[in-house]
Amino acid sequence: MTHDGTTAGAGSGPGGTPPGPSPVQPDPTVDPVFSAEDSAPMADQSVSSPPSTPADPAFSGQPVTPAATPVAPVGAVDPVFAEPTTPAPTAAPSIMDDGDPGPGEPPAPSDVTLPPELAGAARTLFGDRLDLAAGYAELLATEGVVRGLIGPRETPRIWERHLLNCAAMAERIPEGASVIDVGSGAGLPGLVLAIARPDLTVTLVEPLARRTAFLVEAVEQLGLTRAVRVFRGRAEEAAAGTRDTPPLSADIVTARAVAALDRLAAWCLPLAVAGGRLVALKGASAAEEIAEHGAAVARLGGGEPELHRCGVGVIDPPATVVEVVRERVIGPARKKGPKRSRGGRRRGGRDRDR
Ligand SMILES: C[S@@+](CC[C@H](N)C(=O)[O-])C[C@H]1O[C@@H](n2cnc3c(N)ncnc32)[C@H](O)[C@@H]1O
Repeated sequence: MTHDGTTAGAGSGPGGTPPGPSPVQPDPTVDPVFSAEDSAPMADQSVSSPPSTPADPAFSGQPVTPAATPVAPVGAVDPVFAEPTTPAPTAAPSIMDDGDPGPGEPPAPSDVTLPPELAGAARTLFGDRLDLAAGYAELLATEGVVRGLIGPRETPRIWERHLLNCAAMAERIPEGASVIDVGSGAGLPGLVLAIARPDLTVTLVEPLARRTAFLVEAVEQLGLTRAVRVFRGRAEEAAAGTRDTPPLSADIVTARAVAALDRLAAWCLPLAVAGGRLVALKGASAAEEIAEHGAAVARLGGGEPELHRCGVGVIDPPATVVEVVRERVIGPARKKGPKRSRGGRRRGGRDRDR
């Protein structure tokens, strides 16, 4: 397996509208999926509780071979990476500290049926995991809406704008790769990739408590606890490691609708193993982003950003992905100070004149 870290970031930057195969053009001023909460301060970014297991080979910073070291169950084993399962937001004020709008309504019947015209694409992309994808779509359309993670108007197009274009990214990810999905939100694209590709081990990195609570429950309900875990915190914290967890890294780092390419590279490249790749799902502005941020990406140790179309002949339009290889490992920037001689004296200073 090659070690490449791909970050898939779709959308036009922070809070941008995720791109998708829908012929319906998104409103450029609104992010219909993640609205009010995205502008909330990230008061809950820290890792929530200490680990119950001291060492976790799946998170040692080394590439993971899924068959040999299945990822531990989320929530049950390592609370550092997953919040305790909470049945409903109303019962757990501790997960509502990120601007939760208030008690949710009970899940209503959803309008998330796979449209017949997309059935072929869905079968191609999800194969025999199509039922699992349908289960996730249902969760998004019910609990996701109730908890304010998904706009209600988004439910009829969950398949075309979200599940299918995220699943299309899978073709850029090598067999058996470890994946870190930065800024997963409600699980896009990380959870979709884990559904479409049972060979992957996926870590969902998300700082907001209400979202990680949803992610943990979704992972449990979908039976993905061996392949997926949730890290509550920012990408920078995941890369640096916390008091309780070693630095995380993976072959591929994905992202969608998280940030513009320069900031995305700063957050995501440190999470990729050397030679790994950031795979970011991007929108129509992908080429301009590459032109604008290519130099910044290089300064961060990234190679030349490459643009790829995914799902050609399967979804229309295909998904646009920007990839950056982590070519060089760049350390933290050092502060410039006055030059000193080996003896610790300032060059050209008073001592020299004596
Ligand atoms: C617009 S949402 C996109 C969510 C999801 N990727 C999608 O496409 O639907 C951006 C997400 O990135 C998360 N985020 C912002 N800054 C982050 C950082 N430094 N590290 C990790 N996640 C971050 C936010 O909490 C939010 O959930």
